[in-house]
Amino acid sequence: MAEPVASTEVEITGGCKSVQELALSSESLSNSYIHDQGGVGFRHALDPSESNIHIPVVDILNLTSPSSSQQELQKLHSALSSWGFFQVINHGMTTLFLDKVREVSKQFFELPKEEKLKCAREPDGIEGYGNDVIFSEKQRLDWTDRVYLKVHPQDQRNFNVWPQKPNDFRSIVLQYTENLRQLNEVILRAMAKSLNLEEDCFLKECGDRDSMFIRFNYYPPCPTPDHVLGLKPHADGSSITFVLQDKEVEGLQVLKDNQWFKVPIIPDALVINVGDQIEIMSNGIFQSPVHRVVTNAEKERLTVAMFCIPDSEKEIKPVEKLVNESRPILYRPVKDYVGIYFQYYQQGKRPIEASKI
Ligand SMILES: O=C(O)CCC(=O)C(=O)O
Ligand SMILES: [Fe+2]
Repeated sequence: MAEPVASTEVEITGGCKSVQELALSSESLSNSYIHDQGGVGFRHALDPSESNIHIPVVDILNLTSPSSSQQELQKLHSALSSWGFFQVINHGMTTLFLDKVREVSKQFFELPKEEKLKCAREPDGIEGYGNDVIFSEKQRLDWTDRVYLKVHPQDQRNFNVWPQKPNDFRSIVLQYTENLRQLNEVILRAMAKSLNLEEDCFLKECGDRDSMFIRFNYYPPCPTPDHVLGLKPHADGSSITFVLQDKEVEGLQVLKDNQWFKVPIIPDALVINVGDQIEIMSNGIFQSPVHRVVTNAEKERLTVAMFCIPDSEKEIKPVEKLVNESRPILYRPVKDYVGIYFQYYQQGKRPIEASKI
């Protein structure tokens, strides 16, 4: 999720090692990465296919076709109220294009350090190449390096911090952003319809100056995967998040009824999850799920997350039609939710708790 300005930071530029370098070094791992609850079983999660519980797959063609949309809307509604997670297929992007998105990310992380540092995050900035922002000594660090960029609105793109290499990085990211912008609109409309709201209800609630941030996550192999996490348990502060998973290496897990489930790889599908701001707007009908990323000792894993963020000037609150006697209002109105998000996250707390009545 979006990263606010921090007082102290692990800066790759400041002599600290990237996770990619730590993975290759023979030094023993700093305690900051080690979780107290680690040990055998730490990474365990149920495989939905084996447990007969499935993370729903929504077909965009069915969702938008008059003959099948009702059934697909119901599937979407049930996915969002039970899991807060689903995968979409038939979203219009080809295998070739999605492979390109994965490829430019992989090529960037394979560049020599000096080249990657050309777009290193500034000490007081949030965009660029870097690893965890440190808020406190107690904080557990995530086993990941990232490139984080604001890709929308157009006039807020800061190309100075965008990778210059590979050469097609910029054009691929811009095309991907455009595609996900359209898909975001389709999904937000469908979500509203599935709740019998005006189709553009959530789009309006997100405001005219909504934004999008992309995050390229690189998780190197980890020498002690039973003690370290790629990403700590968290829920996203977005309206919704899209994740393009690695094609071969699993790692994403979602918490449901106090049980971790693996999010299976469907190569051309996009994973979508509800973020806290839609949980608030839907008055808790749609769930912003807690999820985490586990590491493994053998293989690197690369993913691309896109966070859709409502206008920070706009007050986010439960939609009136979803508040009634049987479902009283559950959340206070909030503004600039992302502003408070990261500090809570790094302390291992859920920011949505601050907004619950
Ligand atoms: O890398 C993944 O699979 C998930 C990424 C994620 O949850 C995030 O970036 O917030
Ligand atoms: Fe996430």
